[in-house]
Amino acid sequence: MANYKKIGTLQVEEGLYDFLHEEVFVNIDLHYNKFWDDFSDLVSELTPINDELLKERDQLQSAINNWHVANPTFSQQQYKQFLERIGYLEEEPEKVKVTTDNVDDEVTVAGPQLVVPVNNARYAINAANARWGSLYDALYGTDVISESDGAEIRSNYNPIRGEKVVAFGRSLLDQFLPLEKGSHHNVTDYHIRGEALIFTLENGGSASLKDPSLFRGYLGNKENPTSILFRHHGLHIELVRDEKDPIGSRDKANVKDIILEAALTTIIDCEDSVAAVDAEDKQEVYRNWLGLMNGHLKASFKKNGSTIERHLHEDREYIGLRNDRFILKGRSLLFIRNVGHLMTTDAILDETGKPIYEGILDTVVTSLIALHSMNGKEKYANSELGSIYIVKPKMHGPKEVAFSNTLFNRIEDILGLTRHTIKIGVMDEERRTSLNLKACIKQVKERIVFVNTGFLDRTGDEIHTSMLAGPVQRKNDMKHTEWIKAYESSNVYAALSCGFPKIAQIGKGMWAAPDRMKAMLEEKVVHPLSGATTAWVPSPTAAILHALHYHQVDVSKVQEQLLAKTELFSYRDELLKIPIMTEKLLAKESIQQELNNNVQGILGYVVRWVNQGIGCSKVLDVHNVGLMEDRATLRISSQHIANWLHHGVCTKEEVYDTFKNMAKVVDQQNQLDASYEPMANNEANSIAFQTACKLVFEGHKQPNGYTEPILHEGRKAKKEEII
Ligand SMILES: CC(=O)SCCNC(=O)CCNC(=O)[C@H](O)C(C)(C)COP(=O)(O)OP(=O)(O)OC[C@H]1O[C@@H](n2cnc3c(N)ncnc32)[C@H](O)[C@@H]1OP(=O)(O)O
Ligand SMILES: O=CC(=O)O
Ligand SMILES: [Mg+2]
Repeated sequence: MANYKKIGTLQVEEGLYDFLHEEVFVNIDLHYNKFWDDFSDLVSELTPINDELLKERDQLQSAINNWHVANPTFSQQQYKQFLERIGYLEEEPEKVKVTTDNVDDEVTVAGPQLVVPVNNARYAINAANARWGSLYDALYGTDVISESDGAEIRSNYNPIRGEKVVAFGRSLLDQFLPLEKGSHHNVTDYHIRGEALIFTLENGGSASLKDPSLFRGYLGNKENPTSILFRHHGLHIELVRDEKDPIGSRDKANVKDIILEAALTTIIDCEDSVAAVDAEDKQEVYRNWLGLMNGHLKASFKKNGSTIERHLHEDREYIGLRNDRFILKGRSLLFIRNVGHLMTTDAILDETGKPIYEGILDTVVTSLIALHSMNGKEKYANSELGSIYIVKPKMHGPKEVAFSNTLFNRIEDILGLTRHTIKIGVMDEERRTSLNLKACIKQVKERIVFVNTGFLDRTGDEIHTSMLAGPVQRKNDMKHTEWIKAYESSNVYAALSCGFPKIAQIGKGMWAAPDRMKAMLEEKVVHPLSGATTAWVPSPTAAILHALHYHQVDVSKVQEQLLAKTELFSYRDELLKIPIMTEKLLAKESIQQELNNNVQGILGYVVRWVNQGIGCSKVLDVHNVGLMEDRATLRISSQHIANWLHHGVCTKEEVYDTFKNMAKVVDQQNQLDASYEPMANNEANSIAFQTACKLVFEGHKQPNGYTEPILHEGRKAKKEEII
């Protein structure tokens, strides 16, 4: 049982209260008595509005369910008219122009966006530091470089693989930083003459850059620079030279690495990659965010036999072309993703003794903590321009976005911040938001800094919303359906038509296969090609490799072309095409294969969530490919089976048997984890197993198909069992 401190009309869990008073209300210009009074008022005022918004979600969903039952013969036109009638489809505003100011450069330059669970300090610091990363390491350690012809990854350095890496790197330099004659493959030395960089070539000749303005600075001396800095498409590339280094000494120009500016922005996640179910967990979440904001976060861990102390990287200093010194930020610009409007938390109880909305708590506390990066007393400032960046997920339609805007306004008043200091990233990941996107943007046009296609949640919502329309397509076929193509395009078009270029990011979704980097390099270029200025990656290595796409594609040019041909037309009709299975009957084996795949993912993810409190995992699929699983991918898998069950594509017994069979597989996959508790043969007592089943068997009843309520219940029960 949690213990609470009464303060005003609120009751605050003691640990959280002490954390706020001892660690947060220090070094900031805010009196806590007034803060608590204001916070109590905020909760009283906004709770009923939040309640109403959730009620409206449920009402719309039941109206849609009833309509499908009453209209078994589907007419697209009637469906659309019905959605307009119930207010699900709102009138599209004519003209919306975003006017957000004090937006940091990292937001306006096109580049990768990394996401990391906030409660993993080791990863979170790594993510903040992933602004810069080694291209050679990213190539050497991944499948981008093939292991053929003696180039396999070994326990010690493989020089054949190393040569392939260097050759790959030099070919990239030829693409991004071409010489007026010759190739980077033949460069043996570098000198600086005046403001120009001169490349010595193998044949004894010399060359300069085709576009000399790309050369920006150096380190060392002009005759023998140890670092050479370029900027291309707004992103930096640094050649690092060292004749004594094992790699540098082998290289004909003593280049030991190519460092790329990679994760310009990082989303520190309190939401779908995190399992935080009570005040104790929320404290950990907020403490790490505090450490990132005041710059003091540290992590100590053992790796390859040695102890590593990880902390935030310093800024980087270079010599400019006129011998001036300049600094580049050493860390990514951090956004914080709060939870959505759905869940409540008993970390704080309101005047009636009820848990308050977690989304409200997150916005209040994460903004409060961000003051530590703005007080001028710490070594690092997250935003050079004094902005706070919050990502708000899972909002359904303009009214919910307007509610977030009200919440942000109220918090700015409580914290004494200028209006619109708190920026918002709007996840376009619920169907009602995609369909009314311009109206959503309008609600936050003075503070919006991104829209992002969270296609994973969006797929879950697609399935849940049309649960009664019929059996949906197989999960992997969903990627090729009409609605999803329309969704990806309409998101870019809506943002462009609202004036996003040079003000706000147009973002694309996660690459959810962290080990398939070759495939990512081949495929994820579609994001900048579509006019998006950023896209999510799961790891620093992926950020480095995805950065290459922003060198390949000049996104600002793509956006200009798209804008020139707009007539920005409406995609609503395509967006409303429900992804119903086209086959009349699927073969038994195909159904079983689909169930195996989904159930394996569900169990593999849920068992760590419930038993270990891990909110994001790499889980093997049926083809043994490690996939990033989080709550959004869980929403898809659980809703998918719930849908097939509802329409009799499979039976409850078949699904339950699949759960039992897959439990054995997942146990096997985790056998090296000493803290793992097997599920097979213990199904009835395994809270994890029961939670996973419940997500499916009670899936159609879950609010918008969300997994949070059942996951939280399971994790809380497990925590009690452990105590
Ligand atoms: C739909 C959505 O909402 S998507 C958003 C939510 N998803 C995410 O946030 C994904 C974040 N990514 C992750 O959590 C992880 O990459 C996983 C779980 C997918 C894979 O994790 P692992 O199996 O541990 O990765 P792997 O063993 O390949 O690599 C581990 C190394 O990479 C680093 N790493 C991996 N992911 C990240 C990350 N997101 N940020 C920073 N560092 C990371 C780790 O710090 C570790 O390096 P270290 O040993 O020097 O500390
Ligand atoms: O949050 C991202 C998503 O795809 O969902
Ligand atoms: Mg999401």
